[in-house]
Amino acid sequence: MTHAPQRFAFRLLATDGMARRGEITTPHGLVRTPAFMPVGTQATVKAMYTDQVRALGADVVLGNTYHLMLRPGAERVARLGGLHHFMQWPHTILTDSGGFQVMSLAQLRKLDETGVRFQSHIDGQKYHLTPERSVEIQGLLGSDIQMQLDECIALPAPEQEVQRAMELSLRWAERSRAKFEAMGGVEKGQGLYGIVQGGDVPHLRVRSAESLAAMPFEGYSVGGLAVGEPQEVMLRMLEVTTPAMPVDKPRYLMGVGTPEDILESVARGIDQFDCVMPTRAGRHGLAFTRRGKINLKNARHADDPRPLDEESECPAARQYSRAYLHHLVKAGEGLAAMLLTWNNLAYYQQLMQGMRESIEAGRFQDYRASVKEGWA
Ligand SMILES: COC(=O)c1ccc(CCNc2nc3cc4nc(N)[nH]c(=O)c4cc3[nH]2)cc1
Repeated sequence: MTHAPQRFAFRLLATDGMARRGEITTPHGLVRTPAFMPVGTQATVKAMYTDQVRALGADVVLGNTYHLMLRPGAERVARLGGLHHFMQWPHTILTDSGGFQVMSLAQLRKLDETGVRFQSHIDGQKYHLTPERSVEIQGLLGSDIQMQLDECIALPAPEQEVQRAMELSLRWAERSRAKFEAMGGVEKGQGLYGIVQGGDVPHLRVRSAESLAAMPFEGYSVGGLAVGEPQEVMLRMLEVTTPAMPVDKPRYLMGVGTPEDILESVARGIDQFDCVMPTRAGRHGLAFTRRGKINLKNARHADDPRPLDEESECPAARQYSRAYLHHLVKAGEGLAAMLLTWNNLAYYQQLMQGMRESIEAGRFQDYRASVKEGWA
């Protein structure tokens, strides 16, 4: 009998108010929570080497079913040894299921009870993504933490629209779970997360969370947010949703967010985050620092010899002058994206490490206040 891999597990190590310090065990290692997951959509965290991403303290990166099914193809990645080997990232990988990306990227998409039909934004090829096919793709990729296929609608939306999409997502949750178990995901130690929907309608959020809690998911995502709603609406939805979610399972807020969003969401009981913000903003000349954001495109940096943050451990923040970074950005040099992405991911991981330590010490509110003071 081959040695049975350890089952997926979540341990709650400490709490401080609604803030939680935990750790997730997956087939590729430990994930320290609260965790920020750098986005690696097309099997790469753009402008970064995987060793660099790891050195910053990231335990998990995010991949996208939608992009990888179109190119290079899930079966091809499986033939080549799976996504961990393909991209040389031997730690935990979480994959999104494709629902959100199809609605924001694909052409000619038609959604019905079976799933979503669409044409590739790359070559126009036709696809039919179902809850079962999405789980199959994530299994072919070798994803450690998989997402159900769901329908995420933009806000604001009429309540009956929100209800329809939420109820469809619940039916797709059942089908995703059945496929995941049929593929032996549980025995492999992988996890499948149900995704809470319900828009900005409190009673629909609670119904979605309670219905999913009755199904045996390894974790639960809060979806349908960071889709154009004001920050206070997002935070209000967390206040009604996390209390209705299982306390002993990870909670993942999808697509969030800015450093402030993350602080405020940890304070409302969220454990996992992903966002393109630090990487995409870095490629557009924006640097996140302890003193707030700096737009290196701005001419005021042209003669500034100071580094971004002389106290940072990250060489990109400590070794290079703002004048040099401004020059690279203006010149369109590739090194600009590399250094600013490196700085931004370092800042995000330092923020997460600070939150983890402060929750362990029962000082989360002090930490939250001190971080926000720095931005002022
Ligand atoms: C520079 O920064 C940026 O360009 C930028 C762009 C988009 C977002 C928001 C991303 N928001 C978001 N991602 C999401 C991904 C999701 N996946 C599934 N399966 N279901 C969801 O319900 C869902 C909701 C999301 N909301 C944040 C930042």
